[in-house]
Amino acid sequence: MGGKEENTTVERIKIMMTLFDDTELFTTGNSPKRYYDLPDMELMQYDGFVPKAEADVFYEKLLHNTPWREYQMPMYDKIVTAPRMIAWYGEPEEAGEGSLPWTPELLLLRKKVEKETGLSFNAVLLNLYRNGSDSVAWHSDKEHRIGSNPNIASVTFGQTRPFRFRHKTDKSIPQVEIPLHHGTLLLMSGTTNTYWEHHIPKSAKEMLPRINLTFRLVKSL
Ligand SMILES: O=C(O)CCC(=O)C(=O)O
Ligand SMILES: [Fe+2]
Repeated sequence: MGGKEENTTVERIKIMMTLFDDTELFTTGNSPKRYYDLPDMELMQYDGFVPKAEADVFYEKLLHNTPWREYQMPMYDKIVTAPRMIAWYGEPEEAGEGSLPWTPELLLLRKKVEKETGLSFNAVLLNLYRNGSDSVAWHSDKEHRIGSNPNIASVTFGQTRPFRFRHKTDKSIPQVEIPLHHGTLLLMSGTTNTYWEHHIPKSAKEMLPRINLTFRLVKSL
């Protein structure tokens, strides 16, 4: 490739980046925090919420020290094994008898999330996507114990995967795709989970493990 062409490519990338910044269709502001301005949605994304060096440590510890388990879920008229592994932490009175006790790392992360969001959480669901074949189907987080309009704070470590949203009733609203990176915080609040579903698609590309934590406030039954 000649120098001129290379320059052209660099220029094109620069222009694309500028365009991308200027035409952030759904977001406002230049800080690492983005607030999406979409109907029935309150969504805040904070890339680099956990700085890389710290995120690397969380990733390694969570990947290797979590008692990951498979679980069965209903799919149409069958019971199938979910295409990912999970772990559920919280106090048994609130999160149920089967919940695991908080670990120092998870408490540290919970504190950090609570400080950033000004919200309280008492349980966390960990998901492990082992490779591109793991996924989560379209759903909203409407576990009855959370109540309607739950605040859910999601933190991601490892492989970046696209997180998609679609409006449940107004199909004229385009789907939204947000890449969730190593260390990104995504806060879903207001009516987000009442009106929108979310989903992590499978990918044919080779992918490293991804860990996602969703901090939740559950109430005892
Ligand atoms: O992996 C994610 O980013 C989301 C997981 C999720 O939607 C859930 O656990 O309810
Ligand atoms: Fe979810």
